[in-house]
Amino acid sequence: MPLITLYQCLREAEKGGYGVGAFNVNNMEQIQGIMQAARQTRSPVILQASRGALKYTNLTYLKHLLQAALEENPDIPVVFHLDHGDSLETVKTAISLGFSSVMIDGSHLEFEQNVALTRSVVEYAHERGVSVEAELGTLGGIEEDVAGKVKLTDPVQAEEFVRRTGCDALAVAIGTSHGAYKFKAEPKLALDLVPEIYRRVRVPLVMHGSSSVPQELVEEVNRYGGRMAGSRGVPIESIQQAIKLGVRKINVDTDIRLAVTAAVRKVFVESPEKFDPREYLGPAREAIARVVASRMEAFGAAGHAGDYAPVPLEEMRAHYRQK
Ligand SMILES: O=C(CO)COP(=O)(O)O
Ligand SMILES: O=C[C@H](O)COP(=O)(O)O
Ligand SMILES: [Zn+2]
Ligand SMILES: [Zn+2]
Repeated sequence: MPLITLYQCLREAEKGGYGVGAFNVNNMEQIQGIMQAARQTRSPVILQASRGALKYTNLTYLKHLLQAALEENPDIPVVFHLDHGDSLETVKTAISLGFSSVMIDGSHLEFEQNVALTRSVVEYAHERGVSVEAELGTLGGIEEDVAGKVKLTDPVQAEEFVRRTGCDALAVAIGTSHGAYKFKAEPKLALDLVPEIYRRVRVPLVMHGSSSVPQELVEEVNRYGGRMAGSRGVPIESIQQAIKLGVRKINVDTDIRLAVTAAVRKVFVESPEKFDPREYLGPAREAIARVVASRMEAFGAAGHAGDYAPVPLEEMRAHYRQK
């Protein structure tokens, strides 16, 4: 199987009532670890690359590593997705590498500029059968919103945004943020916004900044010489609740970073004589597979890989042309 689009993936997830994890990739071990988890749990999966990832991998390596993931996993439906695209140029680059989905993040622009940028990307991508995720609102904690620093997604504005742009999925700001330090105290999300937004936009919703920052991984990092005091993530139960309310794509990067760092630090401290990279990157890859598999189970995607009859990009292109 098959490369599938985000459109197909999230519609299928909607039918099944589950969420699909979107995991960030930058190198071979990350891609292998995530695909291992997808195989073990029989889950559909979204592999996403940020602009930083495109730069780090110099494009050609990324393109071929992603192709290898498809070739090696014929039974797993996979989406290749651009994470936080900033311009039509970046979108074009990702599509030229074979991505089936792109995010255009105009969330930091004025509403009208966000609509215009997103609309231009939708026109370009849909003409090629490629799906588009857009974003409205800015990530950050509820407290910061009260202080006026972030802007939670406004349901009425979201309705207009989706209608005018024609995007396939919408990333919403409900109190999550990127990284390992999401909340100063107890985690607080504006989950009540989710059903209201979903009812109005009628496209699958996306939750960025959804790492759970497992305390056992943080403790392991710290035990082996790291310094990550005060890190806090989104509780798994909150994500599960969000999935029930209409969130279908859940972005996870930080948890993978933590798994890698804990595993590598452990080998360095426990076996200082080791200097073969395979002896620490191998355990890192295993640690990625573990954390990703547990997310796939928790989001309810496990066991659903076989549900998909892949719709090729040409067919998606025809679908968009009829609209
Ligand atoms: O949203 C993300 C990527 O777009 C990742 O979020 P985390 O930092 O919570 O893993
Ligand atoms: O949203 C951010 C992702 O975690 C990717 O991070 P990055 O831009 O450092 O690659
Ligand atoms: Zn953003
Ligand atoms: Zn993000």
